[in-house]
Amino acid sequence: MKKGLLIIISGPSGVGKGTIREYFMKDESLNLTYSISMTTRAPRAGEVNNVDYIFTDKAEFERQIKAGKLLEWAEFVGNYYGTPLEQVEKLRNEGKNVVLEIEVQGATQVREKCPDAITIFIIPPTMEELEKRIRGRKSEPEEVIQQRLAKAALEMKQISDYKYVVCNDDPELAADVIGLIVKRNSK
Ligand SMILES: Nc1ncnc2c1ncn2[C@@H]1O[C@H](COP(=O)(O)OP(=O)(O)OP(=O)(O)O)[C@@H](O)[C@H]1O
Ligand SMILES: Nc1nc2c(ncn2[C@@H]2O[C@H](COP(=O)(O)O)[C@@H](O)[C@H]2O)c(=O)[nH]1
Repeated sequence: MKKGLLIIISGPSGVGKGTIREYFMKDESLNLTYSISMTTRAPRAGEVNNVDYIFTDKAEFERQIKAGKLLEWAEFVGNYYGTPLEQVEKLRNEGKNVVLEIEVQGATQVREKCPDAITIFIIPPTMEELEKRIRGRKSEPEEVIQQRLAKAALEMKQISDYKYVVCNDDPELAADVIGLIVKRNSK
């Protein structure tokens, strides 16, 4: 069986990666599966353990790092985020195309370990619109919003590390473009 693709969706916090994902994951012809990340961040209202994230504590996360169980990991605005390696390998070996939705430090690590990964960077129409989206989500206090915005400006500088850049103005259109990228790379 042909091994599934590894698809990295990255871009600044609040750009709409999760929103776009909800659209393109519905297209069964793309044969996609989402890699659930592990994080030490507290769940937001409505987030479910083992669905949105595997929520854990710092000690357990550090054990996972030490045991080599993460494909990549990063510290982002005071919390750890990482991709469990075993699940990604298992799914790819079953022929599924695996989607990672991760920030830029993690994407760099995956690119080094898996040079054939498909890398897609999502950008906002403007930085003002990005700020509007982060604020509109109402999920973080002002201090964290400021940290995420500062981080976003740095993350945008890494745009040229990615093979594909997709602007999220209309999320359905952005999802269609990602679907096309997956189809082209599945041939
Ligand atoms: N094209 C769009 N136009 C307007 N609002 C959008 C668009 N895409 C997403 N949003 C809104 O922006 C906010 C952030 O979106 P979302 O949570 O999907 O971003 P994200 O990139 O996954 O964030 P994070 O990386 O922090 O998890 C949400 O409130 C979402 O509804
Ligand atoms: N390097 C990784 N980054 C990840 C992972 N899972 C999510 N993320 C990214 O972290 C930021 C913040 O996420 P939030 O849910 O707190 O808003 C965002 O850019 C995510 O895409 C991961 O496994 N590794």
